[in-house]
Amino acid sequence: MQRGLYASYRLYSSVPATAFHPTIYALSTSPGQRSAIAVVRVTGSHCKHIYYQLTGAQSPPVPRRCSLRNLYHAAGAKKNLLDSSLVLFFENPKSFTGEDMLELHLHGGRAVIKSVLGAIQSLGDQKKGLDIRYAQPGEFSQRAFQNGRMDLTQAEGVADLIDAETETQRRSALQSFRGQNKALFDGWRSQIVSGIAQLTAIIDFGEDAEIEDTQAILDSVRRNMMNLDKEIKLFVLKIRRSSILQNGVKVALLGSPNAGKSSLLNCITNDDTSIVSDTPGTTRDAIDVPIDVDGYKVVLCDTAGIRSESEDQIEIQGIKRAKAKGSESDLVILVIDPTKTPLVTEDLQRFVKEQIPHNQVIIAVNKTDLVDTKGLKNVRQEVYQIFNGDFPIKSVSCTNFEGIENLVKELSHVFQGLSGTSHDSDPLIVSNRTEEILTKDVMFGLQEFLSFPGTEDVVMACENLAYAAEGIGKITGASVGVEEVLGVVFSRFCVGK
Ligand SMILES: Nc1nc2c(ncn2[C@@H]2O[C@H](COP(=O)(O)OP(=O)(O)OP(=O)(O)O)[C@@H](O)[C@H]2O)c(=O)[nH]1
Repeated sequence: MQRGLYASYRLYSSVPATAFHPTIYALSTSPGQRSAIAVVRVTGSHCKHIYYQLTGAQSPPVPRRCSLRNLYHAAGAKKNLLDSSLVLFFENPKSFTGEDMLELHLHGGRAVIKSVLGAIQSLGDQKKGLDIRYAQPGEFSQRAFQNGRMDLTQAEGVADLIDAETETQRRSALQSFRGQNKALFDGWRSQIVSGIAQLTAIIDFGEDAEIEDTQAILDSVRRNMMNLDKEIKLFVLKIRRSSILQNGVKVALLGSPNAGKSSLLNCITNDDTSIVSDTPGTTRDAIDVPIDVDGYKVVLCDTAGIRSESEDQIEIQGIKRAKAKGSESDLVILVIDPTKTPLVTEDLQRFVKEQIPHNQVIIAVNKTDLVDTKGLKNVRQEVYQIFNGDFPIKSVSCTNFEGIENLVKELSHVFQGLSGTSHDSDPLIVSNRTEEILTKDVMFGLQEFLSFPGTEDVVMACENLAYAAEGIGKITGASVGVEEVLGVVFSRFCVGK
């Protein structure tokens, strides 16, 4: 029964494009760590040979069925038991790589992993045509691409999914991985190709066609390409806004010495990352702490307290750097101590008003546990007047955590605005490679086409559209220059993926 099933699989299986490439293997789970389970993956034409040799089985593995098998290293006549492991076989082309694949779910001890990897390595023998070697980074995904199991945007999505640190990054990577970007790019390509086809008709039948017909076709192609150009420009704009999510939103904590900047950083990160002390000037330099705030990657920077009267050279340097951090960050949280007069020094007021663009500041009135309701109201009013109501004001206490949740909500709201995302709409993260081809090839080709005025040079118009279409082909890997991009795309991967 099982053999019959196996036979039917064989009947319909095709030969993968990479059939003559070496069979590769790798530890796909984290190396160098003890774990309950470690997965070794093997892909290529010699998977079954490896299966027979390791398990001593006489019959072929049933595709897609897990079975518990003893694994042996056959040294001479003696069989050495290495592990008892779950074995899973995928037959080409229905596997991640499109080749035969074998997965060994081993016990995760280092010695077990080492012995099984060693046993697989020993099965390689080039003289007998058994080309078996350890995989290079990204080689499994590269095989998947070469066998048409995924396009380059999906492959890049796999790498992004593995690298994703926050919820928003995960959502965006999943979008690429599931082929949504590919579908969009393919749609754009068909529109351009359809434009080329119509222009080609003008070239082929030009002399027989009426001038008005020719103009009507040109106008229609032009209109379509103008709409497409707009759509791609919007897409690129969204990519640029979303890239803030990939690198992390830069947030700087600024304020007078002792206002509670380090305490606020600790409250937001929920640990004791920064040194808190009641000696003013404790933070001498800017400290970057990467954190996850409500699903957004944030690089929060604690800076030296800003005051004008310091003569300490180290502190002066720290203040300079704090100001530089404030100017280059995406958002500043200005921390104010309500028990101090003045609430905001003139130096700090000038700096915030002149050096930081308006919409990028949140004011946090800290230490609310030290003032009563009326006092806090007066402080908030004064701060409002100082900054002409330009910035949102939040009241917090780092001692009893009051208002922190509210502040985090406000931060999340600002991050949504900065990245052009919301919890309902996914961010758009694509590789630098894709963004570059979109702007340098696709948008360039469309612009050149659109700047061409009339019927004079239809051949040139076709060339420009072909340039744009080729660009999209380069992005998905469906077109020329694939070899040249393979290295760029797959070098980002880890071994075993
Ligand atoms: N009562 C009260 N004290 C606080 C609060 N936040 C911070 N403090 C105290 O204020 C003092 C200064 O806090 P830090 O967080 O070190 O202030 P900073 O702004 O980082 O100080 P510098 O590094 O010197 O610029 C410490 O003694 C904190 O315990 C608060 O909300 N309430």
